[in-house]
Parts: sequence; C-alpha cells; structure tokens
Amino acid sequence: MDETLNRYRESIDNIDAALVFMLAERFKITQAVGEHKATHDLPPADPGREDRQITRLRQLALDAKLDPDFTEKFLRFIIDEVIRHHEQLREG
Ligand SMILES: C=C(O[C@@H]1C=C(C(=O)O)C=C[C@H]1O)C(=O)O
Repeated sequence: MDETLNRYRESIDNIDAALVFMLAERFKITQAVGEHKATHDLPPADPGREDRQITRLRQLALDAKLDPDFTEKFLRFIIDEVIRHHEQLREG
C-alpha cells in the first residue's frame, strides 16, 4: 500500500469530480444559449467570440503555467460539441 500515491489520487479524484460538475454547468448554460439562438434565428457558431475566448484562455494558461496549445485544443473540443448541439436544436 503506497499511502503517498493514494493521497495524490484522492486529490486527483476530487479535481476530476469538480471538472465534471463544472462541465455540466457549462453545458446547461450553452443549452439555454442554443435554445435562444434557435428561437431567434441566430447562427449556431460565433467564430469572433471563439477567437476572443481562445486568446483570453491562452493567456490565462500561460499565467497558470499550463500549456496554451493544450488549453486551446481542450476549449476547441468543448466548443465544437456545443456547436453540434446548437445545430441539432436549430434543426428541431
Ligand atoms: C455559447 C455560444 O455558442 C457557441 C459556443 C461557444 C462556447 O461554447 O463557448 C462560443 C461561441 C459559439 O460558437 C455563444 O455564442 O456564446
């Protein structure tokens, strides 16, 4: 039994749980955005907004000593899924 490894893993498990809760909250909000867009005939994607988010988060990643390329890929992955949901809502 490696107590040190166990302690690290408990912390990782808590962080992973927080990530899931945060993602769930983000998708709840983007679902509402998608419904609003579908109702008001707005496009599913907003590339200008995405560029601004990516620029901002790349800088935050640098400040936090996190790889900005990884951060951008992670955000892109999430945003692409949101856009897919918005397209589905638009199609009805
Ligand atoms: C949530 C929106 O819809 C899309 C998804 C985004 C996101 O997940 O952050 C950002 C821009 C849009 O392409 C939005 O327009 O704000």
